[in-house]
Amino acid sequence: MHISTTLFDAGALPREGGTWTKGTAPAKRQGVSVALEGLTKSFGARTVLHDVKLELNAGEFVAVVGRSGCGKSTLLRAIAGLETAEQGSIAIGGGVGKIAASVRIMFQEARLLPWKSVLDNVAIGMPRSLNAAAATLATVGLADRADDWPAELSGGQRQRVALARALLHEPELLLLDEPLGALDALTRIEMQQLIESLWQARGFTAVLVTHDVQEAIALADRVVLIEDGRITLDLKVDLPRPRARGSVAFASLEQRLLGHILNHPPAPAIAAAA
Ligand SMILES: Nc1ncnc2c1ncn2[C@@H]1O[C@H](COP(=O)(O)OP(=O)(O)OP(=O)(O)O)[C@@H](O)[C@H]1O
Repeated sequence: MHISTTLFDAGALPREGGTWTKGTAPAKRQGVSVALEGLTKSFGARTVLHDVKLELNAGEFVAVVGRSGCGKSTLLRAIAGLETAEQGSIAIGGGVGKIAASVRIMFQEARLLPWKSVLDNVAIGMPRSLNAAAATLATVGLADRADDWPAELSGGQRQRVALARALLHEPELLLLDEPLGALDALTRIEMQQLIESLWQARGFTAVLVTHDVQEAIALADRVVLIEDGRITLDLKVDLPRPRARGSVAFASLEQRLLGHILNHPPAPAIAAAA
């Protein structure tokens, strides 16, 4: 299988060289298209992704939902190049086999280095970009916490730092693996609004894995449902932004999606594994 991407794993040095630009004011840039074709991934005898085909348009926000253990994170990790699929192809920002895009991934845990200041955590991998790191920290609302240690921050603030660290690399594709899952309800909604506004301002393509159907509808242009390693629904969210969570249209879409998930019980093998 082929992956055409340059990956920056959150909290780590770039694995394959970089494509960022220096400066304090990132120019708005388009996201990249992503095309998965025939993606199949197994762990031992267990196949967790079956012949997955998925196309994302440049700048699109796609949410991936589904029951625990259905393969959401594996799909995201495969796009990031953190898992190798035995069959299929992943093309990011151009032809298969070509390094063409900057990709960042955010996890449920912020994965900050406790012995580095907040600012130095944002600037990991880009130590000569402290001015840009400070400016990015300001865009996530933490300008006054630059000199603090990660341990002095709340969980939501740590995720803001992780977001700033990802944004400093001006990603064209941002992969979000349940990054708000550990936050309280109010902080979670504030973070959703922050992610949405940054996505609108910067234009990157976003893929969000989430258990939260409401979060998916609040943020995504499309919601993709995975069941037993297969995409079984690809639902366009045709609601104006910002999404009005209390509206009839929002609630009816939420009910429709939940109904779809609940009416499709997991296969016994997956149920046992989850
Ligand atoms: N490294 C691994 N080794 C073996 N099996 C794995 C590995 N990673 C994932 N799996 C299995 O693959 C299946 C899909 O896991 P995955 O983490 O993608 O599910 P998920 O939909 O993200 O679940 P959750 O919502 O609970 O995070 C599960 O059965 C899991 O046990």
